[in-house]
Amino acid sequence: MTLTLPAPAKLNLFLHITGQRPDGYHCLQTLFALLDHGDSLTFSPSDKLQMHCNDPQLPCDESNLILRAASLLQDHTSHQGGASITLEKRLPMGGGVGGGSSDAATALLGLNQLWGLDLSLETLADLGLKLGADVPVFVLGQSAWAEGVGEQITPVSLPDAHFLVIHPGIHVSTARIFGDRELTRDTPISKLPASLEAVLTRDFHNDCEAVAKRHFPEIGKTLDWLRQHAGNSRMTGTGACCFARLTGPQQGQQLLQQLPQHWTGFVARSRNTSPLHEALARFRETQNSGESAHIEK
Ligand SMILES: C[C@](O)(CO)[C@H](O)COP(=O)(O)OP(=O)(O)OC[C@H]1O[C@@H](n2ccc(N)nc2=O)[C@H](O)[C@@H]1O
Ligand SMILES: Nc1ncnc2c1ncn2[C@@H]1O[C@H](COP(=O)(O)OP(=O)(O)OP(=O)(O)O)[C@@H](O)[C@H]1O
Repeated sequence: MTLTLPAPAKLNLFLHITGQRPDGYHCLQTLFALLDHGDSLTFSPSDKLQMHCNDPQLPCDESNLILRAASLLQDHTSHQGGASITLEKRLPMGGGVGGGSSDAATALLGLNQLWGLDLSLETLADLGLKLGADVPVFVLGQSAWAEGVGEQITPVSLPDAHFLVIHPGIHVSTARIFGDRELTRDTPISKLPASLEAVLTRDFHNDCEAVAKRHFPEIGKTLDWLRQHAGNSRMTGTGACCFARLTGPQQGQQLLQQLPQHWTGFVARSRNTSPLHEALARFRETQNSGESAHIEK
């Protein structure tokens, strides 16, 4: 039996740094939009725990967040069985779209299903937080407003929107941006914005943008290009990806054709409910009705 599940990308529609804790972690406010574009993971039973990936740049050893998620689950439950996991990598790494965190969340939910563990989403989110600040939002599976160091999550309902996301071919280390002395850490606490239009105005911004642009001038060029071609632009997470809201998917496809060399991009739609949760719900429905749409025996 095999189970294939998506690992969607996220955008930080804005990212305010409001302080820093004594342990060095940053207090932030951010609005996460989950997208309908991402990686996918295929799970099948195996005696051993092992993974494969279509991207030779990504190590498939115990440093991979997928295998770290699997080990955490085994330790938490004393589950003895293994699994064979195949990752179809589409999201740029170190891109600020949360690819590694989303892969880890999909591994937690997929193995919970494959191994029949029946752990709650809250338990899986707590386990996920040990792997990274962005993992819980992917586990909980809803676009959300997040505070604290990213772990205080309130689901939100965002209007349907399309975005062009551009990766300028740079790998940004999150720790390097958060560790920069010039990072602005005193943005006043905001209330949840009233509308998506309000989020994309000057009142909301990404505090990491100025530092990331200084380290990587190509990010500034990407923001300028998007501003010229789509009218607004912002960086997601600690970069390197930048995005703009589109009038519709056709505008995005036209802009993708004009992208400068060495840049890649994708067009995606925001989703209030994660495609991961939708796929799992469909899988469970087919299981209950005895069909095998997502299970290949
Ligand atoms: C920038 C965001 O992507 C916004 O969603 C996240 O806050 C980062 O989430 P992430 O990639 O899962 O990051 P983690 O793997 O937890 O942390 C990487 C490093 O970023 C720094 N870090 C991260 C989150 C946070 N609130 N404050 C921090 O200072 C820490 O130095 C940490 O060692
Ligand atoms: N399955 C995985 N996919 C991607 N990166 C992984 C994975 N496992 C471990 N990593 C490591 O994590 C690093 C950051 O990956 P990721 O693509 O999640 O960055 P990001 O998009 O900037 O994340 P965020 O937005 O959460 O800061 C990679 O450079 C890689 O070394």
